[in-house]
Parts: sequence; structure tokens; C-alpha cells
Amino acid sequence: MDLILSSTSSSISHHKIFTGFSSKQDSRHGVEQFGSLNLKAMPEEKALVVTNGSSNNKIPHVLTMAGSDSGAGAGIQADLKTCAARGVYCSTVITAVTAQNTVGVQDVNILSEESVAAQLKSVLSDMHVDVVKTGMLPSTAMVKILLDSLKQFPVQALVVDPVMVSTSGHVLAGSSILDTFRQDLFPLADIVTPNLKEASALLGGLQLETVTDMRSAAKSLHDMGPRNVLVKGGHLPSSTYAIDIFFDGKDFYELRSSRIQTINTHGTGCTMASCIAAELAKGSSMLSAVKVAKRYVETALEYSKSIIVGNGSQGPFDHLFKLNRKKSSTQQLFDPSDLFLYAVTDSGMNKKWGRSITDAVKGAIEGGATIVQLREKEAETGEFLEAAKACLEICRAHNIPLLINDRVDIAMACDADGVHVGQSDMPVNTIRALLGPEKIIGVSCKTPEHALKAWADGADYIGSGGVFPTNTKANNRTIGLDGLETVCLASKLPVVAIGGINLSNAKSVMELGVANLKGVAVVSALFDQECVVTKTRKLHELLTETVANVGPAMV
Ligand SMILES: Cc1ncc(COP(=O)(O)OP(=O)(O)O)c(N)n1
Ligand SMILES: Cc1ncsc1CCOP(=O)(O)O
Ligand SMILES: [Mg+2]
Repeated sequence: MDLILSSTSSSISHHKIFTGFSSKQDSRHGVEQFGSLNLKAMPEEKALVVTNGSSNNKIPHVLTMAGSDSGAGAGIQADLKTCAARGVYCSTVITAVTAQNTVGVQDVNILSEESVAAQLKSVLSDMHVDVVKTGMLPSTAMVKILLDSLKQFPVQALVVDPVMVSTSGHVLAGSSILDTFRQDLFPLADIVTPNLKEASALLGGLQLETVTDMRSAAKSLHDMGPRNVLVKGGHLPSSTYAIDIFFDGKDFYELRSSRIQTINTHGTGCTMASCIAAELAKGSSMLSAVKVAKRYVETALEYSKSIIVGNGSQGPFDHLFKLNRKKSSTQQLFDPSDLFLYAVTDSGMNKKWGRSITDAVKGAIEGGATIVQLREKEAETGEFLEAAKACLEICRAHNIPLLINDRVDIAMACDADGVHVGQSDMPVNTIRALLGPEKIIGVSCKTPEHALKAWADGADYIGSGGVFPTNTKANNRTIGLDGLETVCLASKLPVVAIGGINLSNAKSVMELGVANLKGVAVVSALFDQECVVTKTRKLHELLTETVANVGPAMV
């Protein structure tokens, strides 16, 4: 089924013990798009919780069982780098040592079954492993050894990348293993992640040439027992996007990312699977893990599109592109319901009422604002940055995302949760490449065309208006409730309405009752006021009451 707006299930994998929590990031509503990934259906996600539970000192841990790639673009080396990039510990069980470079595979040395069994035992008997990810499994015996080990040492999730052929065309697991994959391994997998060639081989050579074929393949593979299937369409002919199909047994999701023009794509499959494993180990739901993984790969490819490693026709990419950037551990992940009451600051108004920007933000949060944007048009850069840092501290303390208007540099400098930009600001795909996969990006859109472009470019939400006339933004065309509705109906992203919205007309906005209209963004009705807390609280009450009457589609 497509375009499911809410469904909840608590499917817990058969062979594992789950501990942990349901985090904010697991709550999603409506149709969403992430980065350049376009997610067509977005049910309430099931929480596949794989955190460590008791001790704060435990680090999420992925064990990868795969082949070594001497060129370090794929295999064990890609898995190690991916986990490092995603902040997850990675232990390794090496199944084969391959001699490879950017030209191809020159040699494959399969390790003994005893060695593989010993590696598994060493790690699993001593360390707490959250997730096992498999790559190159060159023999049926090795699959059986893994399954025996998992029986003895259960883990919380199993990610299976059914590696069969290297990108250069070298066979890494023969067809004799297909039955073992299908009958023994897949039924225990939480997700299998074949590319088109692998999916085709697993389905007896079925031709897979279209997105529709990929959906059928995902369904057929799901029938073999894994809880989720991701069919990767990177090699789909003549597509402007890299389209993957995710199927959780109930809903299909079409995930898109832009097709980066580069030869440096060696190892994308291993990276995708190990990133999914890493996100699961951190506690993400399966859908979130897949989304972040796809965005991570896309961003890494974008960063690495021009690097030169080797002389062959397919190079590796840089997994650790973010290494020299400050990493925030408290990043607010985007949840469309955060758009419910969006407070947008204005330095002029705060000055007029004699309050600091930090007091304004504190007041809005106390009154119930669910997201804050600093829109400081007159501020000098240094002053803006200091204010942003102070506001970020306040917002983080309350788990409220803080976005910066227009100024990507300020957002990066203070590690804000994201940015909001207009049609003439920095392009969204450039911002995504600069900020990485987790940051929140909002774009102002007045038309369905703007909305679709925002989706294709990798925004997380759109702001649409001015709905009503406003003095806050000069020369801004009013689109009215009709214009807002048109944009909402066309948008594949969640929408927040903006422009002249106040206590007397917010009800009419929310009463539009369009599923992806998630809330209102307000400047003067909150900040051109004597008491920010009171006005925010009143608006919050009004919105809550209206949404309760309009129905569940709004929440
Ligand atoms: C939530 C939200 N929506 C729209 C806007 C307007 O942004 P933009 O078009 O860039 O105009 P300025 O705010 O920069 O004047 C917004 N800020 N927030
Ligand atoms: C920034 C912006 N973008 C479209 S309208 C607008 C101004 C919103 O301010 P107010 O809520 O005071 O009308
Ligand atoms: Mg702007």
C-alpha cells in the first residue's frame, strides 16, 4: 500500500531481545522527504529498539562479517569507516582477503571455516554486540557457522547485504549459496539489502528494469522471510535519481536521492548496509536507519565526487568527510510535528519591547513553541553567532530544534539544528552537502513547482505564505488560504503556514485540514507583543483545540 499516513506496529524480531527506549526520532507523520531522498509513504514507524539499556558507558556496537578489500573502498574497510563516521564501534570477522583496487579484483583468498568460527566466538563471547551485518559470505558453511554463533550469542538485529558480485564484475559468492541465503539466512534477517543484480539472482534470474519490477522483487524477497527488504536501484537504467524500494511487509517506500555524477561509487552497497546497522545499533527504527543511510551515502558521494584514488574506472569515496567538522551529539532530528507552533524571531520587535533575543526564545518555548527560527535580518555576523549559540543552549535544554534563517554559515558555526531559506538563498542541495544528512532544511514555497523542487532537492519541510497580508516581510506576495491549500496538496513534504497568522485567523488555517499542513509559523503575533509567553501559550491552546476538532490528519 502507498501513502499510508499512520500505522503502528511493534514487530519485534524473532531471534533477539530488545531493550531500550522509544525516541523522538521514531515519531514521524505524513509524507516526508529527507535530503534528496523522497519518501513517498511515511507511516508511523515501528520502533526497532536496539540500545544497550543499562550502562551509559556502552557504545553502540556493530559486528561486520565480510571480506577484506585491500583498496579499502568496500568490504570490511568500508564497514569500519562507516561505523566510525556514524559514531558506532565496529568489530570484524573477516571471511576472505581480496586483493582489489580501482581496476578490479586480482585475487580472493577465502579464510578457513575454523578461522571464521574462531573470530565470531572471540568477539561474541566477550563483547556486547548490538547488530550483526553480513557482507561477503563465500560459502554455505560460513553462513551455517554464523547462524550457529547467533543461536549461542543472540544479537538485537541482523542486517544482510547479500554480496555476490564485485562492482567490477568479479563473483564473490557463487550461485550455490543462493539456497542457503534464501532458506537459512533470510528468515533471520531484519533487513536484506540486495542491489538489482543480487535481487535478480536471488529470484532466479528475473529481469529487473523498472521501479515496478523492484517493488515486485522486494515483495518476493520479503516472502523468503526477512522482516524488511531494501532493493537498491543504483544501476537502474535511465533514471535521474538513485531510487531504492524499501518494503516492510506492509508498506512500500520509494526512496530517492540525486544521482551523483562520479566514478567514485565503489563500496556504496557495503556502506549502505553498515550504516543501516550502525543506526539500528544507536536505537533508530528501521525506516529511520534506512533514510539516514541513504542520505549518508549520497552526501559522502557528493563530497567525494572529484577525489582521485587509483587509476581504474571505479574509485572509492571518502566515508569520513565529516571528520574535521564539529560533531553534535544532541542534534534534533526532524519530526514534522515539530512544525506545530513555529516561533520566528525578529530583532526589531524584541528591541522595541526591550527584551533580549534569548529572553524572546525562552518566552516562546515556555509558551509552547515547538520549533524556533532565528530571523535576525539586521544583526551583524559576530553578534548573530553569539546570539545563536546562546539560543541553541536554551533550545537544546528543552529539546526544541533551533533553525537559522538564511545564514548557513551561522548554522554551521554554532551547529544549529538546521536552516530555513528562501527561493533566492543558497540552493538546498548545496546546503545539504554542506550540512550533512541530519540537519533540518526548510524552504519557502509559494507554488506547487517550488514545493516539488524543494522535495527533489532534499529539503525536510516547506514554509508556505504569506497566507495573510503582513508588515513583517516587505514586498511579499500574499497567497491566501487557497494558495496555501494548493501548495499543501501538491507538496510531498510537510508544510508550515506563514504570514500574518495570529490568534484571530490561525483557526482558519488549521481548519483547511490538509494532511501535510503541520502547523503555523509566526513572528509578530508572538514577538511584537508585550508578553511572549502569554501570546505563545494562547496560540498553542487555540491550535491544539482546532486540531482536536479537525481530526487526526492534522496531528
Ligand atoms: C517557516 C518559514 N517559512 C518561510 C519563511 C520565509 O523565508 P524567506 O522566504 O527566506 O524570507 P525571509 O524570512 O528570509 O525574509 C521563513 N523565514 N520561515
Ligand atoms: C518571513 C515571512 N515569510 C513569509 S511571510 C513572513 C512574515 C511572517 O511574519 P508575521 O507572522 O509577523 O506575519
Ligand atoms: Mg531568506
